[in-house]
Amino acid sequence: MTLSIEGLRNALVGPFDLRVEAGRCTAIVGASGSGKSLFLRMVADLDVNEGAVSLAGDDRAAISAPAWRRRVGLVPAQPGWWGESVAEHFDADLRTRAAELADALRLPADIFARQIFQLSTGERQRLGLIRAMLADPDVLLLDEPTGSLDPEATLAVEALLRERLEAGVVAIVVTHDTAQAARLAHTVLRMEAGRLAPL
Ligand SMILES: Nc1ncnc2c1ncn2[C@@H]1O[C@H](COP(=O)(O)OP(=O)(O)OP(=O)(O)O)[C@@H](O)[C@H]1O
Repeated sequence: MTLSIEGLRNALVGPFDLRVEAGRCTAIVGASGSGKSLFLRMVADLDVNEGAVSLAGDDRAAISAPAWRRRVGLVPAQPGWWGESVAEHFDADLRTRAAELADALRLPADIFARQIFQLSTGERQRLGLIRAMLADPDVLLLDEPTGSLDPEATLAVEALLRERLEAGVVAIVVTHDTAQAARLAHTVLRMEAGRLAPL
């Protein structure tokens, strides 16, 4: 399974051309405001865009937006929450798996009994990642997934991502941490003024 991006652009950024094979991670570093988050949102089809994107040969244009987003999971730097409690954001059927992932990511055992407003930024970030992983997407687009985390939790997130890569997931990770990019990624690219270039 390959994620293929050709001529992806909007009025602000691009065009982008990129291929990421199954089990491979591409990291994107670059200055604040250079277009990294916009790029991920365009791949997830959450922002206006032109160009061709396909997954395992399936053209995104032939797939409904909700179906595409089930296969391509975006975890924003600040995940959104629509309810007050943590629990209501997690399907009851998947609670056991969610608890396993929470444990792997060093989250407190009672995290699912809390209210969203009680959570730290790093707890929200990890729960956002768990939400995306529970949907079992073929592609993970992670926007600064460890930006608010301590070193131990950062390594736990990286270990989980490696596990998903071994299972054949495609990953694109935006990070300001060049050491993390070197640890995780098979390819590291730099975003500069809305264009991707080799590091
Ligand atoms: N909907 C929008 N309309 C107009 N400008 C936008 C929009 N979304 C983003 N921008 C601008 O596009 C540029 C790229 O934004 P983006 O969020 O992709 O940056 P980034 O590289 O992810 O930065 P950071 O590292 O700070 O998160 C910024 O100048 C931003 O202000």
